[in-house]
This record gives sequence, C-alpha cells and structure tokens, in this order.
Amino acid sequence: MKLLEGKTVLVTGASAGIGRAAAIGAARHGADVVINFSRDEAGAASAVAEIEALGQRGLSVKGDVSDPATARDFIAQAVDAFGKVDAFVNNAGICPFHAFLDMPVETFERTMRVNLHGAYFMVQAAANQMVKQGHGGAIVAVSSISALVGGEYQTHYTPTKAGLHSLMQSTAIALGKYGIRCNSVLPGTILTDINKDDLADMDKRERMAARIPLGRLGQPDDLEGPIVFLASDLAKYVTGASLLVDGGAFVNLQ
Ligand SMILES: NC(=O)C1=CN([C@@H]2O[C@H](COP(=O)(O)OP(=O)(O)OC[C@H]3O[C@@H](n4cnc5c(N)ncnc54)[C@H](OP(=O)(O)O)[C@@H]3O)[C@@H](O)[C@H]2O)C=CC1
Ligand SMILES: C[C@H](O)[C@@H]1OC(=O)[C@H](O)[C@@H]1O
Repeated sequence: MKLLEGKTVLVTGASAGIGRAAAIGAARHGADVVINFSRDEAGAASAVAEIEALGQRGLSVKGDVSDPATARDFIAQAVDAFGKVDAFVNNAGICPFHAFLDMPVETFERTMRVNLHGAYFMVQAAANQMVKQGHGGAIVAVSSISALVGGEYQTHYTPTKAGLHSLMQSTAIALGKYGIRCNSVLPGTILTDINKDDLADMDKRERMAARIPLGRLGQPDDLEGPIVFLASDLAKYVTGASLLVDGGAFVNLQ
C-alpha cells in the first residue's frame, strides 16, 4: 500500500543520511519530493535521480537553512514546480562534537542557527503555505533521543533537539485549527556522516550498541517508515506526538 500517493513532500537536509532516506521513502510511497541541501551537489543530484527512478517527480533546491530567506525560497520553488506542499519534513542538522568548558562561541551559535532557528523558519514557511492551500498538512521534525537525554560532547546540540521536540508540541496547538498535524521522530544513534568520526572510536561504538535491546545501531532507512507514517493520512489523528526510533535504547536503564 502506498501511503503518500498524490502528495508533495518536502525534506530539508536530504542530500545524505536520514533526510535522504526519508525523501526516497516518500517517493517509494507515491509522493513527488522536493529536497533541500546546503553543500553536497552530488548527493542531492543522486537523491533526485533515485526519486525519479521510482517514477515520481523530484527537485533539489540549494540553501543554508540558517538563513530565513532559504525557507521562503524553498517553499516558493516547491510550489512553482509541483503546485502545493502536503507534508514537510524538517531534518537538516549538524552535530560538531565538542567539550562543554571550551565550547567555541561560533560552534554553539552555528549549531543553534542550523538546527533550531533554521527549523523555526522552515516550519513557519511550510505552515503558511499549508494554511493558504486550506486543506491541512503534516509536519514531521527529526528531533532525537537527545531531546530527552544528554551527551557530554553535545551540550550545544541536545538543547536544539529538545527545542525541536517542543516546537512540534507548540505548533501542534497553533496549527491544529488548520488541520495541520505536527509530530517529531526521536532517532537513537543512526550510522551517518554526522557521527562517522565520533563512532570511529570502536569502544564507544560497541558500548552504544550494547545498550540497544534490538542489538544494533540504526541505519538511515530505519527512519523511513516512521517518517512516512507520520506524514501520511494513516496518522490523521496524531499530532503533538513524538516517536522514539532507537531500537529501545532509551528505555534500557538496567
Ligand atoms: N545520525 C544520528 O544518530 C541522529 C541524527 N539525528 C538528526 O537527524 C538529522 C539528519 O542527520 P544525519 O542524517 O544523521 O546527518 P548527515 O550528516 O548524514 O546529513 C545531514 C544533512 O543535513 C544537511 N545540512 C547540514 N547543514 C545544513 C544547512 N545549514 N542547510 C541545509 N542542509 C544542511 C546536509 O546537507 P549538505 O551536506 O549538503 O550540507 C545533509 O543532507 C539531523 O537533524 C540530526 O540531528 C537525530 C538523532 C540521531
Ligand atoms: C550525532 C549523534 O551520533 C547522534 O545524534 C543524536 O541526536 C543521537 O542522540 C546521537 O547522539
């Protein structure tokens, strides 16, 4: 069964990793897909090629999400190309691991601007378009298990993920009257470029995997189903919710 037939789905940060898996998953479920990316031209082009190979229309739009103008441009180009926005997936994010006591101001500010400010501008632009269309919509934010638990080298990052989780709760209230649902997924540790260097430490990698009841770290396509579900009408009465996608890591205290 295809869950997103006839819909237009937008995904930020979809040249690689989780965003790319979400974009391709949406296409597999019958959606036309518009992706945002900031630097990786080849990754974006190959994601669009995969979307088209699935028989759907695909488009990539370059832009740094930390700039509010990127959000307006992304939505405008999507509407120009495919006429509407039915679902929006806020995924773009960075996590430059660094200790707390000497956190460079630029690293802190950049992480806030990309992960949280960027999300705010994007969600706002997508929501305004959905309100204008008048037939509701779905917004899915890629937050994290890190919205709920800390990380020694992520003191600048975990607040952005808690912020995203909170943003979905507040926008669920603000946008419910327009039929727009807002939810988040909370991935655990998923093997992507964002943590390639951190998880080159094999001890750490094994420790983290050992804590996961399902016995392995995640892969980007583990997020495909949860994101497609929340974007689809199958989740028509789900809003303000968050879905842990972590192989059970969060609940595994002892
Ligand atoms: N991997 C994990 O364990 C987890 C990841 N997450 C979250 O998932 C999301 C995706 O991460 P993941 O797939 O792992 O990481 P990747 O590094 O594999 O992918 C990140 C994507 O975001 C894009 N991106 C980065 N900065 C910007 C920017 N300023 N503007 C637009 N796009 C940008 C990148 O595009 P480009 O290279 O073109 O800039 C790339 O497409 C992030 O929000 C992350 O916090 C949450 C929980 C766990
Ligand atoms: C990038 C990290 O490996 C990853 O990011 C998250 O949000 C997870 O909690 C992991 O720490």
